Amino acid sequence: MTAVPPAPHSAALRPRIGFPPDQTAILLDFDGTLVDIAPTPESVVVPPGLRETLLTLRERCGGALAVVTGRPIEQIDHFLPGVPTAVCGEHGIAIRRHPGAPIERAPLPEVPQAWRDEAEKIVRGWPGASVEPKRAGFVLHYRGAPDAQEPLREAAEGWLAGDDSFEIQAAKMAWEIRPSGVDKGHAVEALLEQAPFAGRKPLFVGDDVTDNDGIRAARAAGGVGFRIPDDFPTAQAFRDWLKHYSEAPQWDV
Ligand SMILES: O=P(O)(O)OC[C@H]1O[C@H](O[C@H]2O[C@H](CO)[C@@H](O)[C@H](O)[C@H]2O)[C@H](O)[C@@H](O)[C@@H]1O
Repeated sequence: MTAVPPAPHSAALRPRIGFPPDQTAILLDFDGTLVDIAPTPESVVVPPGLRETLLTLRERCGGALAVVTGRPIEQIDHFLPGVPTAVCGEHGIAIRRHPGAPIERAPLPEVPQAWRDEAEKIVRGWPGASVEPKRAGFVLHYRGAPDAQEPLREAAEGWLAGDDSFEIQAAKMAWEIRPSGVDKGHAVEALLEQAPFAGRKPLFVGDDVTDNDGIRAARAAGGVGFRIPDDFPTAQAFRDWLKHYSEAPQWDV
């Protein structure tokens, strides 16, 4: 995954994207974008007012509001119940296009149980580190045990040696073991194929290397991709912009 350049609007205090919500498909990352990074995955806090901002946006964009996340879909249901129309989970491995719709899952290999067992065993030796299980892989978190970064990476490289059906994805203070060939760019393309997202200009915003694929896909589809901190200094600055975008008159976007 290579770096993407900042959006051309980033010099402005309030980037203008030039098209209002009723022409936009709004596709947003979760951790580090809609919520601030927290010590553990469970401890993130949904900021006051975010839910209202997103519901206003969903109304204004004809329902074309999605969360595109590395987390399982169920976790977005927990933190933002009833808010996004669509959720793409586990970096696009799972897509639910509408609330209550069946979850579309890419046909992917199962991560070997032996890797999961070994991962649990290794993190027990690093207090503060943890394993986050996912349906199609798992995450080795070391935010609470920074010295575990290299030992965990070496363990993951050992599991994957000679097996190209999985890859190690560097994340924020974490290594993710996930099936090869799935990324947020594919998720963005899949969403844009169907209503209510089809025919709109995509706006994708994220903060992590895994978001670069989503940013590229949005730009390739004639839309805008923003990256925190390149285009907004902080997630809070982005959320302030998003609130403005949700309320602004057509001529002020
Ligand atoms: O695609 P995202 O919505 O940005 O999700 C990416 C990963 O986010 C979570 O981990 C990260 O955020 C945690 C909470 O702030 C933090 O404690 C951790 O260090 C970060 O790596 C989540 O746990 C992962 O499953 C997501 O893939």
